[in-house]
Amino acid sequence: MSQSSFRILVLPGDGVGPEVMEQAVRILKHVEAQSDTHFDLEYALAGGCAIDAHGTPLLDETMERARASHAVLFGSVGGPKWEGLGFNLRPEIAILRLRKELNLFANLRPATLFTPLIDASTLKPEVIGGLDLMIVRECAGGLYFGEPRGIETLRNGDKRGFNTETYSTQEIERVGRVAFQLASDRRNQVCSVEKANVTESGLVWREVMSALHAREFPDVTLRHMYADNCAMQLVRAPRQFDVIVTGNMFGDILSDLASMLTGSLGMLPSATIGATKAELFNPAIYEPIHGSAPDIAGKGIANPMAQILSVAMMLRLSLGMPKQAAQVEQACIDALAAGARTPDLGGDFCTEQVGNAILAQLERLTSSAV
Ligand SMILES: NC(=O)C1=CN([C@@H]2O[C@H](COP(=O)(O)OP(=O)(O)OC[C@H]3O[C@@H](n4cnc5c(N)ncnc54)[C@H](O)[C@@H]3O)[C@@H](O)[C@H]2O)C=CC1
Ligand SMILES: CC(C)CC(=O)C(=O)O
Ligand SMILES: [Mg+2]
Repeated sequence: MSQSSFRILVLPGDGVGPEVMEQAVRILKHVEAQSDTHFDLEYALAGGCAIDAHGTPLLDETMERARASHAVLFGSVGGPKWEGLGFNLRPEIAILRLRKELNLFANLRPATLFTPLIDASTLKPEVIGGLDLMIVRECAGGLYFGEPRGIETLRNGDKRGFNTETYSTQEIERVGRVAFQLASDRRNQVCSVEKANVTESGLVWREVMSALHAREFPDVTLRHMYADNCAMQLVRAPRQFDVIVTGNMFGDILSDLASMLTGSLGMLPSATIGATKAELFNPAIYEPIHGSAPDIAGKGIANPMAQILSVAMMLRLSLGMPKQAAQVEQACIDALAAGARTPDLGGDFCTEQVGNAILAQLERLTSSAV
């Protein structure tokens, strides 16, 4: 049997990014050692560290390397050191550009409560037990990209900052299809979230989702919800949701909120894809939903689970290794059950110790599987 080889671009980024990435790469190397697969890991700078080294958050050369990869494993970028730079010199441009130029428009953010963390959730066990929802966040358009945008100085000297939320039929349909197709393999329910009561972009979003549903996915249940109500419902009764599909900013905010239902922001991985079929969305980006966490960076206490679970999503969605993906996820659950928790989950493990615990569980699982 010939050995498969996958080219993976690793972009650890800033702050806690490199700390959690180190643990994720250990897990990836274990998977490689246990399978007939070679991972060709290439590293590059992205974000603030790239600004420091090259004067730009993402070199064109790095963009080219991303295009030539099977998948991009991304950490996180940004931090106070780079605040106040010009608009195109913000570290965050690195991830925005990667998503946009790789034509990746759907950011899948699964909020799954692992049973050992039932006490770590902000909600009561009877409300949260068994939570398994998927947020599909449109990530190539909306308020983060819409034109016109800018800052202008008014005649009286005041400043005015402005952004635009635009969504076209095509942009809504392509992310809507991802959501409906995901729901078909889950509990068959999509909740589409916008503010159609106050924004035109929300109104179009609602109309297009309804038409897409009627035309292509009549067997999936669709309901519409305003974003403010959705935030409340996520805290009141989160298990009512299967797949939530929403625009760029609402998806960003609602997924950070949903992460706390699972115990911590450090628990939520994500996959940023451009279609539902693996062969169509390579190269996709796999990244935790959290940022560079400047308040804890350098302390060695960041939770590496979201980054490691992003590796599991990469194995499943881009590399065709669902068995190994499930083993990595199970190893995380088993490590949590054995008490491996960083401070965000109420524990006293450091990042590396959590990595050790997951690796030990993975070794146990993979040796018993042969
Ligand atoms: N994809 C990316 O690269 C993202 C980058 N950012 C950037 O990150 C920087 C910091 O942004 P914040 O608003 O502070 O958001 P953040 O997500 O970095 O942190 C928010 C809070 O969660 C905690 N936290 C985050 N990840 C954690 C982990 N793995 N383990 C334990 N605790 C964790 C932090 O310590 C902090 O208290 C900013 O420059 C922001 O633009 C923010 C979100 C996504
Ligand atoms: C560009 C990022 C900083 C936006 C964000 O918060 C995210 O993608 O989760
Ligand atoms: Mg965010």
